[in-house]
Amino acid sequence: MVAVDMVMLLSGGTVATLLTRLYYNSGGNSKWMTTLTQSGGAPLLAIPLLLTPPSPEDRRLPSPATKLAAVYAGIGALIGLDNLMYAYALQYLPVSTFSLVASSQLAFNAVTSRLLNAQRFTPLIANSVVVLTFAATVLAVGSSSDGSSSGNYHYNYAAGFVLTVAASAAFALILSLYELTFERVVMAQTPRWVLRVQMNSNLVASAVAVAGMFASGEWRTVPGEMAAFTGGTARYVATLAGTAVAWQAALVGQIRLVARVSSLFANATGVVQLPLVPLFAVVLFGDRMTGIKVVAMLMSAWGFMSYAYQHYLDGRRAAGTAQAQCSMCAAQAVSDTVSDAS
Ligand SMILES: Nc1nc2[nH]cnc2c(=O)[nH]1
Repeated sequence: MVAVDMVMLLSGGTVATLLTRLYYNSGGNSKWMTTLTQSGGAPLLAIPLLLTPPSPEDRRLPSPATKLAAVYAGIGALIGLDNLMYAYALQYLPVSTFSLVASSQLAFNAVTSRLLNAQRFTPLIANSVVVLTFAATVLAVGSSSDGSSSGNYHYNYAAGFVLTVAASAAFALILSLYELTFERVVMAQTPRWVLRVQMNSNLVASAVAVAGMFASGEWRTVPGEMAAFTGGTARYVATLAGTAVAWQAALVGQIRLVARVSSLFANATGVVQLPLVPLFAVVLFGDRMTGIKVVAMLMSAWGFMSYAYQHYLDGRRAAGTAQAQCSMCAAQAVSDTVSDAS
């Protein structure tokens, strides 16, 4: 199941980022629209929620409704802010530089999961954080001159850098807060609770995006943008709808990984996506393939396998402990039966 979540996160996130780039490349320019696509697919989560049979843990309300509502509102507002910064960052920086700076979210997550989630650091996990960060760095340094995403766009490096760092810190905090929510507020990690928490927090984030679109007056530019979009209105709608669906698929995978494993693991999987995006851009947008990109991908696979191996070791240790406890219980039960009978 963890493998399924990882595939959803990597494929959904890659498709969403490529579609966002297609939106900007085809004449799209609305930052609030890009912000909205990151959370706007949330109502679709009602479908898997209705189709997933409830377990006993799903029927109880683990905390007062007001506390749950406050958690959704807090995390949702933070997601809305992160999505806006992410939207600006994706437009202000070339993909390669963006990848470099965005990989810092794993380092931020190392801090937030230590402070908020009591994450244990082993040599394999430390190796994974360092290698994954380097993989994105290599990619960024190596492909900064390949013109991957330039077009005729004027980058805004200073603002792009600050916004990417801020978004990376915010995203690390969001994942750690999700983990804390499952442990302390919801006190369950069932598929339905994961969907509920994701849907409600993303609905709040969508409200932030819609409010921003109206407050900024950007909504007035949408009809013109739609008419001028390369390929016309139908392609405009399909691009944005596809982006919204892909983001939610990625987030289902990512938040399930937070619930099942940890926020740091979910973030490490997400960071593997950074070198994947340029690879697909080679096929889809005709970007150049370079040796550096291959090295970055191999490093990213290595960093990730290091983390996955630690996860495997932890799983084996947990199974061993459970088995030892079972044998002790069984021995105790036999001895109780014998002493009762005598
Ligand atoms: N900052 C940030 N925001 C996101 N929203 C969805 N994925 C991400 C991510 O990896 N980083």
